[in-house]
Amino acid sequence: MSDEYVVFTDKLTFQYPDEKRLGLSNIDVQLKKGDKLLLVGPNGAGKSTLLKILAGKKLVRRGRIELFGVNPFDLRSNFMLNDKTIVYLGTEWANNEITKRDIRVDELIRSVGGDVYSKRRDQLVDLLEIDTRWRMNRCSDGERRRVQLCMGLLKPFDLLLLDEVTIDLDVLVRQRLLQFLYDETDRRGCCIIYATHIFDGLGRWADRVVHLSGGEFVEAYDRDNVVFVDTDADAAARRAQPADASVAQLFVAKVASLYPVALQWLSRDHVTRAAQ
Ligand SMILES: Nc1ncnc2c1ncn2[C@@H]1O[C@H](COP(=O)(O)OP(=O)(O)OP(=O)(O)O)[C@@H](O)[C@H]1O
Repeated sequence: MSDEYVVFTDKLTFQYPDEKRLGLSNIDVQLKKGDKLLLVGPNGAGKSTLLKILAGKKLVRRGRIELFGVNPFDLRSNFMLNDKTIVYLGTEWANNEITKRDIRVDELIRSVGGDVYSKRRDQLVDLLEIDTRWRMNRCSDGERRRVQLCMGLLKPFDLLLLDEVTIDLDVLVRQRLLQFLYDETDRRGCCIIYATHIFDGLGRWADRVVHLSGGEFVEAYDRDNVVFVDTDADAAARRAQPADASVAQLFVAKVASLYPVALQWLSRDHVTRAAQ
């Protein structure tokens, strides 16, 4: 066992029952304290499958898996994980019917320990711009998601498995959430694995970005090896140059995106709303 790693998998392989094809094949993940891993891949690549396995929702029999140095599926030793907070926020969690009931937001947050983590609750309510007087059955999708995120992130996590649950958030709230998560890993040494299809604001967020396809890791780059250049042509030219570094680099063109504009407009809206 190696407690040097928060997450360690070696040739992790998974097959859904009655499926011929492997859901995941030979997956190697090594995450140390404070690391953030970004999973990139098409629909059906296996991102959710991997996150659910790490969350203990699916049993793996092939390959090695350790969380905080312990095999989570070994009943003799998994009590050692009791003092670790592993949080999985995915689709099933987001579809929880309780958050659609006619209940006030402050009551709901209190029911999951809001008063115990009052400082963190206030920080999350603030950054997610939640009005605690809202009633859940009258919330918009994005407002409901903000309350859910507040509830899900209330207890300080050691490992967060985030399966695209930011889709309903506006760009400003999403950017603040990403910053909050970045600061958390920086300050507390906790880890995050994030699977998403939205890459705005993530250019320098993750320590490592992995391309997952057909249940396999196709390629992976550390943040320092992702190089942003001005245009697609520049990126192609850099790729064509003989590699002088011992490690492979990934050249990415800066994209024409309205993201900075939307961020600016929504920041202005935020100031206007706060003044009302
Ligand atoms: N319960 C299941 N039984 C059988 N096959 C499944 C099951 N759940 C998922 N799969 C299959 O496993 C593969 C990976 O699915 P997974 O949900 O992990 O993909 P994903 O990368 O998260 O995709 P998306 O971007 O669409 O969320 C898919 O081919 C999917 O059909």
